Amino acid sequence: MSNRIDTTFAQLKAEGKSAFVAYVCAGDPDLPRSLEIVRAIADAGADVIELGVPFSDPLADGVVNQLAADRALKAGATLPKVIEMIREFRTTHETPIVLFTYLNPVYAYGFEKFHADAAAAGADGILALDLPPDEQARNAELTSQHELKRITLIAPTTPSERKAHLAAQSEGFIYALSRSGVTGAQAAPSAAIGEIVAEIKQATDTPVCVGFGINTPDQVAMVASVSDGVVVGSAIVNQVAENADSDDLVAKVKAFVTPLIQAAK
Ligand SMILES: O=P(O)(O)OC[C@@H](O)[C@@H](O)c1c[nH]c2ccccc12
Repeated sequence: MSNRIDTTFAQLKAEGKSAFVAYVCAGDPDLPRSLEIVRAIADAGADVIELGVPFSDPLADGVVNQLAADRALKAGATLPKVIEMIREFRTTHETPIVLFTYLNPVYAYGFEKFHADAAAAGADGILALDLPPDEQARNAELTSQHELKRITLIAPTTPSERKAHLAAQSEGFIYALSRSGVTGAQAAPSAAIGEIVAEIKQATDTPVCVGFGINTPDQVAMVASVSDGVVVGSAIVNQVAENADSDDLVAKVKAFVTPLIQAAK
């Protein structure tokens, strides 16, 4: 069976378009509305959904994503419920899902069971954010056994040799960070992004998406012009935060992402 991530990127490539990858925290502001938000973002035309598993100590996340994880945890989100949310999403949508997670909730759930259940529910890829090197082989075994793509994160501070090694082993797409630091909008994307992408592309044919600090349609268009896809997280999550008490939450998030998605095309 072909993987939804590969199919999506092949199609975009044939059309000469870049992907729009939307990050949201699963269960924010609560599980039912989070599912509706993900469906609305998919309906707006997002190519890939990055679904974050909320965790109490999200060390790579800036304040916007930290607060989202807090809201989700307070509203009762757990990894089993996030997996259930994916299963429900799959009854209506085919948009690829990458499950983004810190390892702690995965260990608590069971490493092997996590891969099996995530795949069975309809996840297409996994990004395990803090996977230590000695667990990588086991993770790779499990992802290939369950036909999940292992998404690779490459930072600008990753040494060139290691970049090439990671790129050569990558699956689905590579997530290139536009800068070091944590998620969120501290600074506009730098002009060096084109060079970062070009360097990675020397080592692989796997599509390269760029994220961190991309917030506006202009920034999306700029990054899309030098990459295969653009990831936006905090800007969308911030809309969830600002409208969490509104009856129009889902519509507001959809209206916010629509021009961002169009800018990637
Ligand atoms: O929030 P930003 O700056 O738009 O960047 C995307 C980011 O939020 C999302 O991809 C993400 C959420 N948590 C992460 C942890 C590490 C790397 C990336 C992420």
